[in-house]
Amino acid sequence: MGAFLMEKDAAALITELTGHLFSSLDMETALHRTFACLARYFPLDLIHLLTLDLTCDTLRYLAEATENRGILLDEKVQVSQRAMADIRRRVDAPIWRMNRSESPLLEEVYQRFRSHVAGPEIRKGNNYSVLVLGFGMGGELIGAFGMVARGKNSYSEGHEVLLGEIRKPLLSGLMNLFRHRDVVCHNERLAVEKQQLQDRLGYPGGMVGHSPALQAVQAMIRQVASLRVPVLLFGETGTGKEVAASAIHRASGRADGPMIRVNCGAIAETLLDSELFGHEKGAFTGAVERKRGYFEQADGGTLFLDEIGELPLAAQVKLLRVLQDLEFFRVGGQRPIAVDTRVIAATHRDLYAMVEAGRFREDLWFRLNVFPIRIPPLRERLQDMEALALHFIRKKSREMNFDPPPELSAENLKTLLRYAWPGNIRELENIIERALILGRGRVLSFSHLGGEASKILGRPEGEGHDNTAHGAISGAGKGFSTLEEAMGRHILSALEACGGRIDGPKGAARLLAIHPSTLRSRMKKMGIVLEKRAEREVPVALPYPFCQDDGAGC
Ligand SMILES: Nc1ncnc2c1ncn2[C@@H]1O[C@H](COP(=O)(O)OP(=O)(O)OP(=O)(O)O)[C@@H](O)[C@H]1O
Repeated sequence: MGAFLMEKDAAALITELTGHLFSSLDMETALHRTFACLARYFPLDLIHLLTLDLTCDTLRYLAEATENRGILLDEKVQVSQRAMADIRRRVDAPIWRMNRSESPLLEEVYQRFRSHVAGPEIRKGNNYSVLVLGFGMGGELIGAFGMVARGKNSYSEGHEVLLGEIRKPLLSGLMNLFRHRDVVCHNERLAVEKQQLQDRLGYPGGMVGHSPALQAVQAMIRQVASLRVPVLLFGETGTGKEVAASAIHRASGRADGPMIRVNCGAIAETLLDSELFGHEKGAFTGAVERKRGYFEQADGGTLFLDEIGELPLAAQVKLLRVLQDLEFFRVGGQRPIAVDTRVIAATHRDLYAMVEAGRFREDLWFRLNVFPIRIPPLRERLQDMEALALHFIRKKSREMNFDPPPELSAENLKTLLRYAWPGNIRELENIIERALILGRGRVLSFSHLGGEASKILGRPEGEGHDNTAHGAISGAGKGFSTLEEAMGRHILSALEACGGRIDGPKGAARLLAIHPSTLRSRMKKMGIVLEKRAEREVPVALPYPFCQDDGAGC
């Protein structure tokens, strides 16, 4: 290439190149246009852009382009220390022209380069020439722009000089693309952090879902949030009563105050008074110090009394008094304590039936029932299924470091929609976590639910959703399962819903209304075992054919 031609070429190319490089902020689009421009001056099959992290021997392939298209890769690749040392040595000579086969470094870099547009031959074939422009900052090489062409010695000294001529405008265009990409990545990171914070704080934007049933709940929450009246949340286990209580607290003027959660079923009866109302020093043996009870701890905030139906009758009397007088005595105390505590109670039981059976005080029920909110079961708000499933897939994948999270396929969603969800949203959360573990965060399979779901809901695939639990048992005909099989499935669902817990107020035995030892012996008989995975028990190993293993495990 003669000197005159080169000068003319360089001037024309610079004008053209800057137009193309700055024509789009999308790296892939700008690179594709740049390819078209460079291809008129250089032999060219591929251009690519990569950055280097010399501290951890990593290359990041950012983007590539051929004559057909440009593509954003953003793939991290580890290379050998030897290759990195070689790269380091080249800081002073930023343009390299060579045949790929002549350099073990290039061999390694291109072998690891999974080109998406140029095809696999770029990885294997060594009959290629490359012309690379390295760029640095503060004496460190931080990246490289590479041109690749088929055949040996495709690039001449003239090409090398021409690349040197356009170096400055090329680099300023590339830096522009880098900066834009940085801003985009930064925004993405912020969005993820925001989501994580929201998850940790408990959905400040509201509860996940947009079904009419959930919207009605949210409307009631907004109506009552700012008032001090007690709220009674009722609904099946796992429907989100605690989530609703947090939403009320956050939407109230007490959001900056504490929210104290008490599981009324988990406190020993003898300790209830002291736990709720506190005690004075010396009030009883072991009361070595004065202690503030939950009512006091929640002063200026909210006291969430979960499982209120489990509160013994004696404690119910005292609770009623606090709700009426807004003051109480510590155990062993002489003076009344006044607090500004808002009470939200929750139950999965039919409290009125308990009143009729004499197990819950009617006067307390009236007091709590001033503003009841029913949290609907999941099967009554199937419109929320997709949003909830995606929410849990993202949340659990983050917790388990599955990046990117697997997709929720249309088939997955169909299976989830056909299941009856006795354990509601908690069960959905557990089942998604389990599917992620079994699929190692790559694929999701709910096939074991599929077998169950179609039988439980008793309708062929493709028919509309039956939104009642009772409708669930109606259909049958062919493939009717035995009572033993149905029991096995039911036990499994209960265990799933309770995260593998058997005992206690949140255990499967309580859910199924049987003694824990009876549940254990049934499980043993049916071959259902619990395995410890990711710090929790997961029910596995079903004895029946309904456990269809699709390769992802059962
Ligand atoms: N609308 C929602 N959006 C996101 N997650 C939810 C929602 N509702 C419930 N969850 C999740 O489902 C699980 C069960 O919710 P929660 O503990 O509030 O249910 P509950 O009705 O209080 O259950 P229980 O009666 O057993 O105490 C929790 O992990 C919660 O975060």
